[in-house]
Amino acid sequence: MPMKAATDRLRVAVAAPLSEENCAVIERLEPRIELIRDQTLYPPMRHPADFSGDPSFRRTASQQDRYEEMLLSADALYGVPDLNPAALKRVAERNTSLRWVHTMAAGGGTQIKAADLTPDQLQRIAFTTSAGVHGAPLAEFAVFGVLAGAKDLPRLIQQQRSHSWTGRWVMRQVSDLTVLVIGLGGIGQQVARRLNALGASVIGCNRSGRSVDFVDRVIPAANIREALDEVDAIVISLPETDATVNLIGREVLSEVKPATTLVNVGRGTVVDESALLDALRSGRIGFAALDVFASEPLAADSPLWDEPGVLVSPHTAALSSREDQLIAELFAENATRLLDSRPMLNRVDTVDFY
Ligand SMILES: NC(=O)C1=CN([C@@H]2O[C@H](COP(=O)(O)OP(=O)(O)OC[C@H]3O[C@@H](n4cnc5c(N)ncnc54)[C@H](O)[C@@H]3O)[C@@H](O)[C@H]2O)C=CC1
Ligand SMILES: O=C(O)C(=O)COP(=O)(O)O
Repeated sequence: MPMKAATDRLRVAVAAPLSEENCAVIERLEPRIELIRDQTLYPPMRHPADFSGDPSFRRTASQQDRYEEMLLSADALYGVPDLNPAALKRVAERNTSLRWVHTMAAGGGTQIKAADLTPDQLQRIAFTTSAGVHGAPLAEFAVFGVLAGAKDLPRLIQQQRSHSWTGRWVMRQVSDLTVLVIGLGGIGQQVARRLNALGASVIGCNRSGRSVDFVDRVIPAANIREALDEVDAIVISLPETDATVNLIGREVLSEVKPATTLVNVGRGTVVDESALLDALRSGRIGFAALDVFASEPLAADSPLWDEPGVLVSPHTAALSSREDQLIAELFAENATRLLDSRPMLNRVDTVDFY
């Protein structure tokens, strides 16, 4: 996609909640940005990185007019308006100067896809995501999942609940394990680094096949099944694309070694949940730590809630007190790149929408 020529200024409308402190971070890092915002127009954040904000918040009609005017006057948007693809589509149609939208989500490609923009709009506007900023917290959660599987956390909890002091047994050590990390981006690379520090062997998957630090062997996703007899745990840190949906399906899950641990911190749709339940019940999967689900919130009647080998985390493992600032810094870096006509980071490709 062609880059616009270098310009002096970039008028950015803040479309998503952003504290004044982090507005100042952006303005300090890239003074050529004119950052327009009105703090009365955003839903109050309930916690860091709460980009949907308090659901009870409603704009008055005049506030809504002001919000839309602000978005229509900008060259770039900080965030997808109200995290709503239809609102993004309206702005893209009406604001013909718009040339960049940055999503708060790392997996923001699906939000862009859902906006159903025209080829012209997709050509004119650069879309970038916050991929990478969640690496550290999600890598910790992934390591926690691998450790909990190795130590059989469900068995410990169940025995403790029933006051049952059984005979001793040998717990697995992470240093003896081989872990397959599927998706070696911002998250997966940090997972690999931490697992390597614990002495595990790491096999990894990315799209390019390029080697990655702390990963002993990189294989293409198409070859996952050939590695399964070596693998004691699988960590998924993949986006949702046509190529990844149900990648971990019945075939893969029926060929894993008995008692394999599964951790998913990427997107829930990558795992076939019904096949996962069967694999848990047959003992192929011994423990699954899931931060993401095919449909969220997880339905109250989903069998995953009550499955003894499953740990449900409500898409919360990525949140950290630093997330908002990291996104602000990433945004400023990308603004500098746009203004200097250099390639931007985390550009969404508008074919795969990743
Ligand atoms: N649980 C949560 O709250 C969060 C979930 N996520 C999800 O995790 C995904 C990954 O996040 P990051 O690591 O920051 O993104 P990233 O873009 O840095 O990394 C994604 C990795 O997946 C690989 N990949 C993509 N398609 C593939 C395919 N078909 N086969 C093999 N590898 C493939 C890429 O090569 C890359 O290594 C996001 O797209 C998002 O959907 C991200 C942040 C928070
Ligand atoms: O960034 C993503 O893709 C996530 O899944 C996490 O979203 P959030 O931390 O709510 O922006």
